Amino acid sequence: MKLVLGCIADDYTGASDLANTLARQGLRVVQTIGLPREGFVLPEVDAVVVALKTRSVPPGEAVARVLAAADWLRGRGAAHVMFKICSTFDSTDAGNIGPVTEALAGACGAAIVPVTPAFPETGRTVFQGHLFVGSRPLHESPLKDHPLNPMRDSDLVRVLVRQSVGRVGLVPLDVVEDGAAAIAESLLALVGEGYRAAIIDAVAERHLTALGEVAFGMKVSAGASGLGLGLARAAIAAGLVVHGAADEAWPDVGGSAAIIAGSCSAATLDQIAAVDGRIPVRRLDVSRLIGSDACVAETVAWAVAKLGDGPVLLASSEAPDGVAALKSAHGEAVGARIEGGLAEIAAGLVARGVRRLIVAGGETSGAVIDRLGVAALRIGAEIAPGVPLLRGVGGEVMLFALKSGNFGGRDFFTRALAMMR
Ligand SMILES: Nc1ncnc2c1ncn2[C@@H]1O[C@H](COP(=O)(O)OP(=O)(O)O)[C@@H](O)[C@H]1O
Ligand SMILES: O=C(O)[C@@H](O)C(=O)COP(=O)(O)O
Repeated sequence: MKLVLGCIADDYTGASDLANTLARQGLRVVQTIGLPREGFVLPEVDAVVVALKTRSVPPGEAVARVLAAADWLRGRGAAHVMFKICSTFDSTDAGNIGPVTEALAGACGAAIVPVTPAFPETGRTVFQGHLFVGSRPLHESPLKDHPLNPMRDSDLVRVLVRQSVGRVGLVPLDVVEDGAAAIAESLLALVGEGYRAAIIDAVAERHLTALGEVAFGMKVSAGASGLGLGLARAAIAAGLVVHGAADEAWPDVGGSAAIIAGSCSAATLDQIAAVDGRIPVRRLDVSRLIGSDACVAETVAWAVAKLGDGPVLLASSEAPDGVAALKSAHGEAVGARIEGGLAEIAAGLVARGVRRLIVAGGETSGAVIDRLGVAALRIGAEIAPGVPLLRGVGGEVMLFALKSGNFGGRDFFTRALAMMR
């Protein structure tokens, strides 16, 4: 089996978001958790999305892990490697979008890398290189207060320049509007002028379809699910995906259901508020969670006592003021310590019979899925744009929903629970 498309995602929710987009277009796809271990049998698929937890690690570590994944994918026939980044360009001046993109270009022999976080279905659009989240520029959106990577500059060329060694150009919307040939010509001209990456404007799916046509013929691209949509359409147009991928019918897994929220994003805070009072909700004392094992045990015991009556929600999530206070009391590394605590709680719940688990937050999902030892995820029906139902491969038979902090409507948790049987 030769892969039509090889993808590497910088976090686990981002990976399932992309896998969902590819599957909705008709590709057979599996999401692996890191590089598959020895003995992992790759199912018959068109695309693999390797989920890494590299968004907030030191750049050198991110580069090494992404290059190993690219090598693995190219070894299975993937002629194009897409690096899946966040639709809100989550990164810092240290990286990791710039360093990873440049390293991938070097390893794969790409003259230039098109980069776009546009994902119009979820309100992410790029115009004149500036990213909008709904109607607001990125730096005025809730992402300005992200606990790990506050996004305070909407000019993506400027943002990527700060993370890159090579020059970063722009393919503006008027060129993209003219279609694939115009985009290709513009990229070629940028290569001639010494540019090594280019932000691509896109405000509608047709722009991403045109970009996909061009990018699919290149070695490397970087972007969010909108780019994935374009690449999938290009693969289909090239006649490389000849079957129709149907949603798999999964048998019920039963067991108890729980929600763990570590995202402090505005959408998640609202989604928690929407179920508070309707299901048992425990807002964790985060200082205790990171300071004592007792908090994990107490939280699991509290949940287990209630799970017989229905799902419960456990959250470390707080509004920006609370996050800022915690960071000033415990330092920048507090996020990783909270993730560790939430992952222990998840393991405790699974040991006590939870088989349907919703996790809100990309880094949080990474910590939980790693702790549970899940090897890969199959992609099921779409719960909300960017969030599919997932079934674990390896470990306990379980259903998951890994929700990007900012994705999903106010009723996300209720919708997800209704679909997870
Ligand atoms: N109360 C809190 N204060 C500070 N940081 C928190 C708090 N609760 C969770 N975090 C951390 O914030 C980060 C949220 O990131 P993530 O899980 O990726 O969510 P999102 O998908 O919204 O980006 C994680 O590192 C998490 O541990
Ligand atoms: O592209 C997106 O917005 C998502 O797929 C994603 O990567 C979001 O990251 P988190 O909000 O950290 O889950």
